Amino acid sequence: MPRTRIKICGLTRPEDVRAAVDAGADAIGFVFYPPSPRAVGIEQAAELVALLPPFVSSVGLFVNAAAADVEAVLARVPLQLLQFHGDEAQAECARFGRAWIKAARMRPGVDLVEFSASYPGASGILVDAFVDGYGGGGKTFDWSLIPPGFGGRLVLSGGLDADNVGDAVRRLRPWAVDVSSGVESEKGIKDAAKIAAFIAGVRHADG
Ligand SMILES: O=C(O)c1ccccc1NCC(=O)[C@H](O)[C@H](O)COP(=O)(O)O
Repeated sequence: MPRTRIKICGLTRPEDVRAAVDAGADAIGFVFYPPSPRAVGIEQAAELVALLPPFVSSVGLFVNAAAADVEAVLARVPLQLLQFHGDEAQAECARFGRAWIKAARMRPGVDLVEFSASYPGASGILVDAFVDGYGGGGKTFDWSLIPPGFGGRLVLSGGLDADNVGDAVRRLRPWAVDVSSGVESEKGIKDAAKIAAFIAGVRHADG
């Protein structure tokens, strides 16, 4: 059983990047969605990504962004993975020639198998709670909406924290987990102790 990968999302400060890397995060997410309180600018993101050591992935998060805006980020920020968190179709996600994951905003009636089949080029499907503002809401969703034996590379997200992530990993055995609010002291400001506790919870559940 491979260990559960861990993405910490919505980082805005060098000290938070260092804390997440030191705690053992596998991926660091940067939000390029201006309405988010966690949004970063291009130069800011370039400086933060430059802090990442080998084998810690940089993830850029977009919500219904114009292709030119994504290209402008890619021209300056070395992103290893793109995360599309809006209503983007497969072709809009695949056009940049980078690995990408697609977010599914979960609520009753969402057929995850059907959703996943419409994104055949995705490296993974990130399942998140359906919240206003697309994401980063700090809310869990009904995990039973995830079909048993879902074959895609599942990234579990939405309201995770050190208290519930162990149960989530043991119950769903996702490829990865993703967290933002659950490791913050305030939106966009991460808490090193909460990051460490979250990662410890994942490690304990992995056994
Ligand atoms: O983080 C944001 O502010 C955000 C804004 C708009 C779209 C997506 C956003 N975040 C995407 C993520 O991958 C978050 O980590 C995910 O939604 C989980 O957030 P949380 O429930 O706060 O852990």
